[in-house]
Amino acid sequence: MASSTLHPNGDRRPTAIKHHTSPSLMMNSHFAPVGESPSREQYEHGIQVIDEDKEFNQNLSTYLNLEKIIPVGFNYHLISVFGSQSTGKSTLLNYLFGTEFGVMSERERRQTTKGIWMSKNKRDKEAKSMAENILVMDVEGTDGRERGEDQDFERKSALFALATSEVLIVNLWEHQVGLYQGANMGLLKTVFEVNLQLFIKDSKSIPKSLLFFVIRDHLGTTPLSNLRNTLLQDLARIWSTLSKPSGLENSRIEDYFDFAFVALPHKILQPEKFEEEVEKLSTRFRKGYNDPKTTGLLDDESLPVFLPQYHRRIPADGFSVYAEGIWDQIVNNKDLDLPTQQELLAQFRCDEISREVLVAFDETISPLEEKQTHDITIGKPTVLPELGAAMNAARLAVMKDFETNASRYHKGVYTRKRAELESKVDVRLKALFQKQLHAAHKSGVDMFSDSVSTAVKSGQKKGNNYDFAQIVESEKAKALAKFEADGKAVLVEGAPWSTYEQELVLYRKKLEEVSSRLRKEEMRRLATRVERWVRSRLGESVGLEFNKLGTGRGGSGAPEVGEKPPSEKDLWDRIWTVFTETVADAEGRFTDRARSFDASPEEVDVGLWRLRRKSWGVLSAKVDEEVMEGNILLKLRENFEDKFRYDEHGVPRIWRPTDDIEGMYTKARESTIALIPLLAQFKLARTSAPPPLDAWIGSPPLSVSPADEEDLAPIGGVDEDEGKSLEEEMTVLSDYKQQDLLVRFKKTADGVYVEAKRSAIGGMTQVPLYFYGLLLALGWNEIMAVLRNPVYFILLILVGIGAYVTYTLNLWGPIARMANAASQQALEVGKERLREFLESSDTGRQAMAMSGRANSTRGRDYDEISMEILNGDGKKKRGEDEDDLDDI
Ligand SMILES: Nc1nc2c(ncn2[C@@H]2O[C@H](COP(=O)(O)OP(=O)(O)OP(=O)(O)O)[C@@H](O)[C@H]2O)c(=O)[nH]1
Repeated sequence: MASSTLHPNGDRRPTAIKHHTSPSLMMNSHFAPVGESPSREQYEHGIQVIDEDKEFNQNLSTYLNLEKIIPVGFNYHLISVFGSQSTGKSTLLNYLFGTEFGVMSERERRQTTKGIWMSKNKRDKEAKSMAENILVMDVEGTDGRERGEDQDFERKSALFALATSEVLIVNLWEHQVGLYQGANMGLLKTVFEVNLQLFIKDSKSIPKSLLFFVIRDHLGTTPLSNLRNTLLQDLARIWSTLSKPSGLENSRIEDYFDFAFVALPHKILQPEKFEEEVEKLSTRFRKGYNDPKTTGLLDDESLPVFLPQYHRRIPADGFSVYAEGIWDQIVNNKDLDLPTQQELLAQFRCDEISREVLVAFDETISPLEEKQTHDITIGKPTVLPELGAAMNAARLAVMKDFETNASRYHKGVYTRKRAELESKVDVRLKALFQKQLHAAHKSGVDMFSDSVSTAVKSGQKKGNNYDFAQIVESEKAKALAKFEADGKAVLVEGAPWSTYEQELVLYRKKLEEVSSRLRKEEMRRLATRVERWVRSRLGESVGLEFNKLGTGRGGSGAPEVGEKPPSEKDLWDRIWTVFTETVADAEGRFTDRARSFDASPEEVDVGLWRLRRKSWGVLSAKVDEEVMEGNILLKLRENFEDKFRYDEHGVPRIWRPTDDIEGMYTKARESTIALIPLLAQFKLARTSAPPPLDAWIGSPPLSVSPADEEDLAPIGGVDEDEGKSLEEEMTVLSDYKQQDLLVRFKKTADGVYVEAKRSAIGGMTQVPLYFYGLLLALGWNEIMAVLRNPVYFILLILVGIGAYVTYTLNLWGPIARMANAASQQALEVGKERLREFLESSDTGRQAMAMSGRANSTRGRDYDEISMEILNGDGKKKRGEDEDDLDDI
């Protein structure tokens, strides 16, 4: 029985199939052993398949390749000849097939054919007929004196010939017919026995063989029919004596063999007739299968010899392996089990073919795999163009090549090996396929994100004139279309795993995630713009409300006629109203814009909640800025001055000594001082309570995420964790600051009071009239001296004219300007320096305000400068914020 062992490379190969030269595929021709260059001359007489020492020739496949047999598949025939030694076997074959087997010289009468030789039919080469692919085996003759009693080789060679050949020519002399030993009947008995055992596992699969009896030196005295009958009777007798395996007891010899008989004239005595008959016989070997059903006795000279049922179905490219395996089994006296041998051969060859076809597949696929791996390693998976086409072509080619070469082998093995190859190929293709989809996924998502960002940026450059939702939708559609195109392009025909539906679902989901992230970013940008707008609006309106503090009565900021002067007591009410109205306006704008992004109601709620909290922060900061030490002191001073230095009609007071300066001072001062506690706490006058900040902000929406909260400042009374009450949140000035402010204000007010007092006294100290009379009386002599002296008089007149001209032509101005130019220039330089300093820092403005108010004369310049700067800044900022307003 044939067995199999696991080859080191993982392949199962028949134990019988040892080191041999690979027959390889029909397209390859690398059979020649290393260092040996096969040539036709070398095989002029054919190849000795098995030598006299029973060694199998490893170059058989090389020979078959040289003779171009390897690629013919099943399109070849094998015929063997055996019979007694020196019965003209080689001579017959050489005549029939143009072979050049060694022929014994007439005189020596010794064995020439040793072992088993094989040669390809050399006739009809040009005709390219089917006969061209006939392989002929010349088997060492039996009964030879060289081997003596040792009949082992002839039995083994007969068995080998039977296992491989379609037709067995039994060569015998006419006079041997009827003799048991001479007609090789003993040998034939063995052949029949072995034939039964060859296919014992599956008796139905036993292929028929043709036993072609060639009777040599037929003299014609005994008709061929008689000789045939004698032989047939002998064969039937042998068959009946065979011990048949169970189940085959009633089998007939005709079930397994067809017979043909031909007689040839004596070659020496009737050479021409001999050649004529041989030529006639040779045509039978070159005929096609006109009637494949032909069976039984093939004596009709017109009938072909090679019938399909005789073919052993061993593909030509596997023949040498098969033959070697068979011989190995025979020579080692193992049970020869041809079906198993054929299965093993099929496994071996299928594996070999599989490896061969994978070489071309590797050449196409490996570079693609390497490229993918490299791209993934450097973190840039790319969609490989033409990958789909390459994969389809490679898969198709590998399977087709395999099918072409392996489908001739055992069907079951072929099907199994084909599936194995397919799964091997598909594992690699699937990996490529999935990595390609992964690359398409990643690059698609990146591209989507980039193109949305680019479109948004270009929209921003064009004045925020863009529709975010529309950009996202159009880019998403593009990204999906691209993914589908990439997926379709990489589909592998016939591969059940080749579908991208699942990946498309994941891709779509990822795009949704990215869209949501981009929308969130866009919402943040929107929120930032809205917050800036709120800051700008609150900066103006809250600043205005605080400025009104300085216009409590009259002054430049006095209310218009008919307008009710603003009450200082409801300052916070007005601020709260302005604040809530501004934020409500901003909320409306935010909501409208966010809806256009396709933002969910939850996302809008979160955005609004954040906006309210941030807006409160803006208001707090603005209030803090307004009540900053210098600012609030200035406001209080202005409030006080308006009350003290202007009357109820807004007309500046000219202080006279008779005025009740002290009374008015005390009244104005007390009235202003009363503002300090009012300013200290953000409290609504109508409710005498802080504004309902917690209710106004509202509780955080359920959908708020930690990321939404991380940049939010805590608010007292709203955030419980803050540990600060609403009262504390609403405290604008601490007690300490109030005290400090009070002291500073009083000092400022005192300064104003002293100035007023001095002004009142200054109005009283005029030059008395008698002083002028006294001057005239005491200077009389000097006046007269000037009038009487002509030189003095003329000088006086000239001075008078000069003074008059100067006065009438207003020449004093230019002179004075020239005088002042230098000092003005110095002042401008000083202003410029101060401007630079103030512009460079926020605290500069505070410093300006504080130092400006402390210095009454030069403070005017600083005030002007600071106002200029603030106005300049304000204009710039207002410009930006107006842009934001448009964006929103
Ligand atoms: N009488 C006769 N002699 C023949 C015939 N054919 C060949 N011979 C001669 O028989 C001798 C042996 O011929 P081979 O062809 O070498 O015989 P063989 O059977 O191949 O011999 P081995 O290979 O040694 O077994 C040669 O001298 C041939 O000339 C034939 O038809 N009749």
